[in-house]
Amino acid sequence: MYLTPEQEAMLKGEYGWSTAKAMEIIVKVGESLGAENLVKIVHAHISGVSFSNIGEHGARFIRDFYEKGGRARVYTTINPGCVDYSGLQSIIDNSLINAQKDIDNALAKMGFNPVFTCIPYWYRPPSPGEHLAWGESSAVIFANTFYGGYTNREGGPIALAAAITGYTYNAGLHLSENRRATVLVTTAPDIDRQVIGAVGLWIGDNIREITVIPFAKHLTFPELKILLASMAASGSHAMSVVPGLTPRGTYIEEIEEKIVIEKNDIDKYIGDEYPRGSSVLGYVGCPHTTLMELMEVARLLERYGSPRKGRLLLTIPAEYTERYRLLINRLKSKGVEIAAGTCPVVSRLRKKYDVVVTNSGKAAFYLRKIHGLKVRITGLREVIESVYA
Ligand SMILES: C[C@@](O)(CCOP(=O)(O)O)CC(=O)O
Repeated sequence: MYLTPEQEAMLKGEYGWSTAKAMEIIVKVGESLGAENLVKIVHAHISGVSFSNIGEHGARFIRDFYEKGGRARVYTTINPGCVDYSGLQSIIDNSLINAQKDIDNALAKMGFNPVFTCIPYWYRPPSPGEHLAWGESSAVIFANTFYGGYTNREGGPIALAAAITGYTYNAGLHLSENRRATVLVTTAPDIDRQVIGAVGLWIGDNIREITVIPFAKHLTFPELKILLASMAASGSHAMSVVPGLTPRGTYIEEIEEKIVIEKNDIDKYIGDEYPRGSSVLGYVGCPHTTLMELMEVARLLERYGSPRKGRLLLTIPAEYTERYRLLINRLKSKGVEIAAGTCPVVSRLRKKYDVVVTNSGKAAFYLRKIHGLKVRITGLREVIESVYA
């Protein structure tokens, strides 16, 4: 692999142990993928930071990089951890708080931005053609598809190494010729946008290639977020093309196959109806809610009093609790549980509910798989109704 004199110096240890180790990781992975050189990145997003996922070995790996001098060379954001720092909720189990704090302190001291969110594009929207090194599959697919950023779907250690060196290997979706969409996917007219998360799970499960999804042009920003995150959760998708949305010049469209998704294809992803009288955990915020979604939830809640059949959980970026305090208080006054900087995919729940009702295909995928919960996918309004009406 060709390395510039600066990259060679990093590898030789002239910038310290952490930079050398980080460079070694990137070069080794790059070589195994046939990369001919490295590419400069403008934004790293570090996943693999939740103690409940990475455990003590993972935490040690991160602390080592910090203690031996690793510092951010580019703008870097951090994915959610497994605890809620807001103190505004009783759903997420905070018993791992000290272990998570150790990780978060090391990350913050390395100069990474402690947003603790899976929507890093909310903090720095990528420009078309910019190279990034992002972990967190939902963010990766959103960056490539909506913003035309260039990022592979990185694991936590590579994103960390890229943050410390400012480079990643030049392969995969960093190369224009690999950004080739070949499968055109359409949806039958009777499929409701409320279950767009289930559509995403079907695509992830059944298609390997990069897709063109014209129907996604009619979705709202939150719905697109949910669709793409679901595709990336049940499959290995890192990019899709939405004609009219995906920036031109960031992809090649060469359709080789056409697929129509029928209504009955997605039934099993939506989940079963649940009996009346079930205790319900309504969940919104996978990927994390943006300000507009919070406002929409507050608006939908106006006609209701307190929760009647369970609880409603919202998960938001860490700093929202301070920044949007009045709005958060309004939601709290309706009995909404709000967790900041975390989510049920990377944490543990305190209590078991009969069913989780959510608009998120990704949350449904992981809550079924990791927590063995019964989950039903539906629209935002219906999630709220399932708890409050
Ligand atoms: C499921 C997922 O969102 C969990 C994130 O956890 P972690 O940041 O990898 O610990 C990872 C992903 O989808 O890339």
